[in-house]
Amino acid sequence: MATSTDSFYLGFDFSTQQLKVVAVDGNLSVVHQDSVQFDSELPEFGTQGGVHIHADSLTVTSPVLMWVKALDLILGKMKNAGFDFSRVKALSGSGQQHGSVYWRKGTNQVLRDLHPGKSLHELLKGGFAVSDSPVWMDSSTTEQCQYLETAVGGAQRVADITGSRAYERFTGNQIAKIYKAQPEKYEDTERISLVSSFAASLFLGSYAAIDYSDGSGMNLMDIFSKQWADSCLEATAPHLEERLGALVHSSAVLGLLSPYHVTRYGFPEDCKVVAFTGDNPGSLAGMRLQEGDIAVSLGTSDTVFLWIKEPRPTVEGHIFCNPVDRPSYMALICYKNGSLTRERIRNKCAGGSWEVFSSVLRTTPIGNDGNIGIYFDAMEITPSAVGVHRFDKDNTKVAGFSAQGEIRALVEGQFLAKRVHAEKLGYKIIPGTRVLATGGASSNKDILQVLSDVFDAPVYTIDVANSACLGCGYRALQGLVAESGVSFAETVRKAPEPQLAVTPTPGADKVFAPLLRRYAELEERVLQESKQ
Ligand SMILES: Nc1ncnc2c1ncn2[C@@H]1O[C@H](COP(=O)(O)OP(=O)(O)O)[C@@H](O)[C@H]1O
Ligand SMILES: O=C(CO)[C@@H](O)[C@H](O)COP(=O)(O)O
Repeated sequence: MATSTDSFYLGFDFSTQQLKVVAVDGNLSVVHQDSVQFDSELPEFGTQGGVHIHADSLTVTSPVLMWVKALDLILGKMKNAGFDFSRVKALSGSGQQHGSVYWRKGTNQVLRDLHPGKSLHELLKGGFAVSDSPVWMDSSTTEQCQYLETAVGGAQRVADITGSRAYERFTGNQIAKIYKAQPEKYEDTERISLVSSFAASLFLGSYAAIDYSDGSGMNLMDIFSKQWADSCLEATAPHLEERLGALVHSSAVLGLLSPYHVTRYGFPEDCKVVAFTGDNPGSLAGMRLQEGDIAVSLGTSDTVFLWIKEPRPTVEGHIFCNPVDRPSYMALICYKNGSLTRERIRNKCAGGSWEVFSSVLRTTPIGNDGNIGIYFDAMEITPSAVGVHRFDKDNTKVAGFSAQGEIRALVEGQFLAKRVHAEKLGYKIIPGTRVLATGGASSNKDILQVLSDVFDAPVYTIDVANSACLGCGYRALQGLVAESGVSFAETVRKAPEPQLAVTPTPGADKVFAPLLRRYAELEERVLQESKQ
């Protein structure tokens, strides 16, 4: 009889800058990891940070065929590394949230007939009505957002239904823009997927359903009834429901893996595909977030998210359905100026070296002598403002800081913002609060130290930097047992616990208490000035 260590479960993550995979065995130990960086390993698509920023600086897209080719590449890498696909019992995955894929009419049949002798990239070359998929960094749909809010009865009403007021990057508003600007492409579209359900379709060999959790990031789904919201569909585009398909819960088994992958890579015929979800919901699963914890993801975007039981949508932040516990929800705040802004300041002030950047954080004073910086290189999501704004200890605007002061101002400012916004949504830091950090920058202990000092709470990390992949490996296993009533918590009981990374520096709370108040006031000032 097969032992649990004989079985593997795969979790994929189609994020902004790369495609990653983690394989876990039945004891939830990581047995394989791989990745494909879009910019460096697929240079023919000419992306920077995985995306194309258009001339208006608001439109941001990624070539859909780049994601397809990345899947060919990563599966090829695993095969070359001798990964034993025959032991995979189930797979799942995640995608950057909100991005949309437009399958051309007739492509479902192409997916059903995939020839294992050819790459997916070759087979699906003609499969998309829109070749450049809008992604979460796009902020070009203000007009569509205003239309949706007016049609449905205001920003709060849209939030009451969908969990968020109308946001530019949310999929419905992106679909509305495509319908208006390129009606012939909308007409030629048979199915619209999220990045997550698009990726699931490549494994399933037919269009995969959108799950409740990632579906919550579209401004189209009623997060309480978990159905498409008619008023939002009607305000977005005609005949939309048939293009979106039915929704499923996030641990649903979608079906068997396509025979294409069985023949080409040697997966077993009974390997199951479990619904894919958003990368932040995937991270919630991978970090084994518990009620009371606060998660901070430091990827391309920065996000803060919480597990909640009683959702109260407001016009700030988002409420998504919880990916691992059907009656629960998650609250999320997203920042566009995350890792890419840290990289810009690293290049400008630390000669491009994370080591130098880190040593500055170790040697500069906590609280930065009262200097505060707000760095919105691109139009920020929370709050909706742009530009770099620096203030001295008397709240006077200044033109610049020293290179060292700039690095500390950036990192402190980013974390002050997160705590201010989380508290505004009602989150309280109490004794026992754990901050769980993930994403690329969570490998940097000096950045985590600032996080711990600003939040006045211990910061924990997990071994695998990509918690979304890991979480989807766990969710693949969970999908197999969910129908027999086994909870996610029970499924991951044996998985390693997050490890303590740093604790607050004594006295930091006293330094940051007045800075938190000042940050909130200064951010409001920046927001008011940007509206003038
Ligand atoms: N040592 C480090 N210190 C700070 N940031 C880092 C470090 N190593 C990597 N990063 C950041 O991690 C980012 C990628 O994070 P990741 O979570 O993998 O992104 P995504 O999943 O959005 O593609 C890079 O853009 C880089 O800025
Ligand atoms: O827009 C959001 C969440 O609402 C982003 O967090 C995207 O989901 C992109 O994620 P990363 O690639 O930065 O992890």
